[in-house]
Amino acid sequence: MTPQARAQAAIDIVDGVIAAARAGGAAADTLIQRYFAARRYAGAKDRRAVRALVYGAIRRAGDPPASGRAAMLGLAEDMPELTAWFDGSRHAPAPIRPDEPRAIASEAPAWLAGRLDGLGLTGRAPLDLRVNRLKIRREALDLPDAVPTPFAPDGLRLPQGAAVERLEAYAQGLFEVQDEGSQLVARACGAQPGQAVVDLCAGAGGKTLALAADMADRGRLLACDADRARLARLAPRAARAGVTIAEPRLLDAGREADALADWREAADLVVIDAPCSGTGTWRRNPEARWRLTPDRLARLQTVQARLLRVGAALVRPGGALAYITCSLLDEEGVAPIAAFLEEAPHWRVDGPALPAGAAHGPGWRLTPADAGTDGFFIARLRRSC
Ligand SMILES: C[S@@+](CC[C@H](N)C(=O)[O-])C[C@H]1O[C@@H](n2cnc3c(N)ncnc32)[C@H](O)[C@@H]1O
Repeated sequence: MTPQARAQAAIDIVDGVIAAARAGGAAADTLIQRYFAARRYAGAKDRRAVRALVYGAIRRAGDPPASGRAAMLGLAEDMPELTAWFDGSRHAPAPIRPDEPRAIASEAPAWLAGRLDGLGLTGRAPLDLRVNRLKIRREALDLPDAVPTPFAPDGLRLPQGAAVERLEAYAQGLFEVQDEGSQLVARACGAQPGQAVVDLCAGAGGKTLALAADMADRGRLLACDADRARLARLAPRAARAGVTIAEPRLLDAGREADALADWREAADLVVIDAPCSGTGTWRRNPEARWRLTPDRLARLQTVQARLLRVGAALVRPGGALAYITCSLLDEEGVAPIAAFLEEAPHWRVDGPALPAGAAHGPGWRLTPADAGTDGFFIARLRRSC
């Protein structure tokens, strides 16, 4: 493909990404794959170049641009060589007209203007692994180009794009792909060997497996989620990691307490890695900024408040609750915890202090800017005896 044809391809794909963001359709990665599946003539270099243009344009715009062309013209302000490719030649974008709309550069959508600036959410995220302490020590795992992460004791950082899931060490369960921030918040929950622990929003088990390693695979670890497909991915991951204590349980959203009646006041620790806007992961998933709306945020807050109540009812007297979100919006972190504490006099804030980031309201916050990790908020609460 010529550079001009690559620019036109990126325009077409970004048009699709904008439409999908509006309609709740497929993710940009999927759209890129589909585009090239129908164009087998494109080589690996073309795919890489088009992908870089698509993500460059998405990363630059906090709001969905008017069109793929406006997105690419916006990107051309940072990449002047792009302008020359709008030359109207065969497969090229049409020449640029004066007064054409260009996407405006911004870190966040206009309705969140100023709220998330300067937190480092538009950079590129590193590729981090968590070495599986149940099987090997970090020092003993020899992976090409890996360096220890600065804060998480089991973390390794690799060059972006390394195909780690093809390594034999992955098949042997010696590591999991997990952002350093996710490793740090999982550790800050304070799970101990032999405890009874509930991971209320386990998803595919990223933090469940980290909790199991902290528990030395001893005790009980109930892994719940309301999404059947996600939760189904836990069992093969646990088997690979040598985790035997994780017990999956599917919940019915809105009726979580019914399915958890046997765990009422029985857990030493409940972890709520709550569904959230994911603003802290925008580096990995920049198009998520185009999908978040005030309505969606309000719906998430309702679920977060309910899950806090559901989770708290499972904690034994003297036990702990860890509330985590990968959002940097206070209405998803500080606010639900403050509201919960106001209604629940028998609970108090109980740390944690992490080796990176900073105290934030009743909890702790990691941001890409201050910790180099994804953005997270964590609060740990303790129930009185
Ligand atoms: C932030 S993700 C969890 C990520 C996971 N803990 C990890 O470390 O990979 C939030 C999860 O909450 C789940 N969820 C949403 N509503 C729920 C509900 N009512 N009860 C339990 N889980 C729910 C979602 O399916 C999603 O997997």
